[in-house]
Amino acid sequence: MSDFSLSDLETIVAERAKASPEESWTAKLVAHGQQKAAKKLGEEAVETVIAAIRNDRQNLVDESADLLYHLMVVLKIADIPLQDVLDELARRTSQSGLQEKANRRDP
Ligand SMILES: N=c1c2ncn([C@@H]3O[C@H](COP(=O)(O)OP(=O)(O)OP(=O)(O)O)[C@@H](O)[C@H]3O)c2ncn1[C@@H]1O[C@H](COP(=O)(O)O)[C@@H](O)[C@H]1O
Repeated sequence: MSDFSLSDLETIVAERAKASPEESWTAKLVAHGQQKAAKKLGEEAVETVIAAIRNDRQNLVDESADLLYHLMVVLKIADIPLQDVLDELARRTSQSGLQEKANRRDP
C-alpha cells in the first residue's frame, strides 16, 4: 500500500499545469479551460456510477482514480485549494448527514 495522498496529487497537478500541453494531459486540460475540464469530470463521474452499479470492483477503483484526478484539475482551474474542501468536510463532522439534511432551509 502506498502512502500517496490527495495532497500529493494536488501538488503534481499544480506542477504539471505549468508544463506544455503537448507533453502533459493536465496542462492540456488547463489550457482548454474549465468547461472542458468540468465536462471530463462529469464523464468520469458517470463512468464511476456505472462501475458502482455493475458492482465491478476493479473498474470502480480505476474510475474513482480518474474522477479524483479530474476533480483536482477542476479545483486547480477554479483556484480552490484542496484544504478548503477538507475544511468544509471537517466542519460537517460536527453533525450527521441526516441532521444537516433536516436543518436545511430550502429557498
Ligand atoms: N492521475 C492522473 C490521471 N488519471 C487519468 N488521467 C488521464 O486522463 C485522460 C482521460 O482519459 P480518457 O480515456 O477519458 O481520455 P480521452 O478519451 O483520451 O479524452 P478525450 O481526448 O477523448 O477527451 C487520459 O489521458 C488519462 O491518462 C490522468 N492524467 C494524469 N494523472 C496524474 O497527473 C500526473 C501528470 O500527468 P501529465 O499532466 O499528463 O504529465 C500523472 O503522473 C498522474 O499522477
